[in-house]
Amino acid sequence: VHHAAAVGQGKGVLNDNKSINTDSYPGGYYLRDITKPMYSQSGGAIETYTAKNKMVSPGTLLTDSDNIWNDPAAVDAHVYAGKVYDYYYTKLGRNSFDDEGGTLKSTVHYRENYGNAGWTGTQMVYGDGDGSDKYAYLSGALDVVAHEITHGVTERTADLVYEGQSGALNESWSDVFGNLIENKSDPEWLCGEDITTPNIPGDALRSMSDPTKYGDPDHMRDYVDTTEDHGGVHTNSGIPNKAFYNFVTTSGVIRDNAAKVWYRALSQYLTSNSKFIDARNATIQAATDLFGAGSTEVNAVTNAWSNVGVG
Ligand SMILES: CCC(=O)Oc1c(C)cccc1C(=O)O
Ligand SMILES: [Zn+2]
Repeated sequence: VHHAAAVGQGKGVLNDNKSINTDSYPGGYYLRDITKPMYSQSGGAIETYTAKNKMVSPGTLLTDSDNIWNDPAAVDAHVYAGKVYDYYYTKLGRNSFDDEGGTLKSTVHYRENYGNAGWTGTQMVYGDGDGSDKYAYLSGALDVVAHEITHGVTERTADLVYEGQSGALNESWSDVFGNLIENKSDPEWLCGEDITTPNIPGDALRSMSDPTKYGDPDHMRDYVDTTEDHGGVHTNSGIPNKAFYNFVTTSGVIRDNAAKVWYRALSQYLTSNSKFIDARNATIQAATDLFGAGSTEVNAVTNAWSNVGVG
């Protein structure tokens, strides 16, 4: 079938205008981005679907007749997935979640009153929020989209078991790349701030600079032993999140180098049952590989983990 890249227009969840890479066919346009290296190498693309509030995935590939798109949740899921692809490809040399140019599929309007987002094992899904005004459409935040796609990267690399300490590492690595890819200069290093009560500033799902602001621990002594939430994976992630914050804010450490250390640790050293001490060792080894023993980065990452009581 003849495909041709086209550029559409649409508004995102925060009512912001944005250009959208689409795929034209006789009679209209698919919400499919075929402009990335993944397409020429493997036929991979970025595709965005709707579940029409059912519990189906991927659901229906979105189409439009005039390339002016009026589903903000879909617009943001699509455009933000493209930004995440570009980051992994240009900054870290990774070709999509599987490093094989695999198609990035997003499904929006997933289920009813669903205040969650997730990685299903093959694709991203985004709810519309919890029915109250606590959340906007979950795909409306770049850090959320990057968080979900990073779950896919993690699954194809360290495959950290989503339980206990390895699960908290899984969550933290997603928050870390959500922050790195969103790359805002917000002082509090918030997660999901753009979709948490969008009309009230300053609230979010989590904080990486001060996890305790949202009731999450920032030191090993406060690790939460619980059966809730797979052993507190969204809570205990505060400890490795704070370690990353410590590392990146150490003078002499730049974000792109911190990203290389965290990515190398994930893809070369962490394994499915790694614990926090293993993450400390993995990031020290990765920093040593990349910048040498005794480097600013090695000293900074060592201190970063000691500061949160790991190692
Ligand atoms: C920052 C993104 C995030 O935390 O997404 C989730 C939400 C909003 C609810 C439940 C689970 C997740 C997740 O991806 O872990
Ligand atoms: Zn997550």
